[in-house]
Amino acid sequence: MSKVRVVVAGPRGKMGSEALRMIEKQEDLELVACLDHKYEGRKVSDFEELPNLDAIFYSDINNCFQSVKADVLVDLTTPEFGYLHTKTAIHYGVRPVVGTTGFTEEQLQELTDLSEEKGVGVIIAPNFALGAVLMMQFAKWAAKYFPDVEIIEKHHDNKLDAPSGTAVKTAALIKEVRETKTQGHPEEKETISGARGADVDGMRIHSMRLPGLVAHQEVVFGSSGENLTIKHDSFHRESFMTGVKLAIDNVMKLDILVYGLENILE
Ligand SMILES: NC(=O)C1=CN([C@@H]2O[C@H](COP(=O)(O)OP(=O)(O)OC[C@H]3O[C@@H](n4cnc5c(N)ncnc54)[C@H](OP(=O)(O)O)[C@@H]3O)[C@@H](O)[C@H]2O)C=CC1
Ligand SMILES: O=C(O)C1=N[C@H](C(=O)O)C[C@H](O)C1
Repeated sequence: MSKVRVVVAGPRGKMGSEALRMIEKQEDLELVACLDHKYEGRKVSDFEELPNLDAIFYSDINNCFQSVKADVLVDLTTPEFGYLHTKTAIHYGVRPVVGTTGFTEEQLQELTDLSEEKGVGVIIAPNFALGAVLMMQFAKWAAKYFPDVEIIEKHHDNKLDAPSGTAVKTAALIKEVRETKTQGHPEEKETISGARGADVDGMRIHSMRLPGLVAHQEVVFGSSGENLTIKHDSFHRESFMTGVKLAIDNVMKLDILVYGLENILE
């Protein structure tokens, strides 16, 4: 059985380092290189906190894909570089599995079109935790019956993007089934700007950032005399790794872009 050759972008990060530990344990995956804007030429094993693997760090993505044969790029970096890496990987025929969040709708559309044009599979998953994927699906189901809904997402304070990719995806899924509705009092006024959170099609997203948090979301539905709360918590980044592995396996069979892990879960 030939192994799937993987490049990880962002290997020293919280998610990237967890992905390296996951890849090290898989018999069918091989880490062939890392993309890091620092430490060009160093090996993964040079870093005490990373697994004992020989893959080399490249800072230039073109140099990386010209030097190393790769099947999949796992991107766990920043919105700016995640987007550039994904585009470049598609051009090289390397299938991106993207966990990086914060892409705009226009960027997602551009990557969807490029993936189709080149026939290169891509998976962009705002959340790889299976519990979070279920939470989003349950929220979509509930929104059919409870159109009044607010999303509260809570993350660690090193997060660059707000709202979280998960909250944006949840709102998009809810929007598919919910009639557009402006919530709250029709004449309500914010006396402090931002008090009611971000507005997506009349529903509100509130973003909390605090040290100690990892990744948490509550979707709260209101109706007369009752509330329904659907809640998910990731307490450790290991929670995302089943989904990363699933995405790597599945992207090898795709020739289009898939946005959201729910589309590959059986
Ligand atoms: N889809 C999912 O399930 C999940 C997605 N995420 C997303 O993944 C991304 C990473 O999150 P997290 O690991 O917490 O963040 P970290 O800040 O811990 O890691 C990001 C890493 O990327 C590195 N980096 C920055 N620019 C580049 C570049 N140009 N090339 C290569 N590496 C680069 C950073 O290096 P340096 O620090 O030196 O700048 C850092 O090591 C975020 O977008 C986050 O929202 C997070 C958790 C789950
Ligand atoms: O930055 C994070 O940590 C996370 N980002 C993703 C998001 O924006 O939804 C997934 C998860 O919530 C953790």
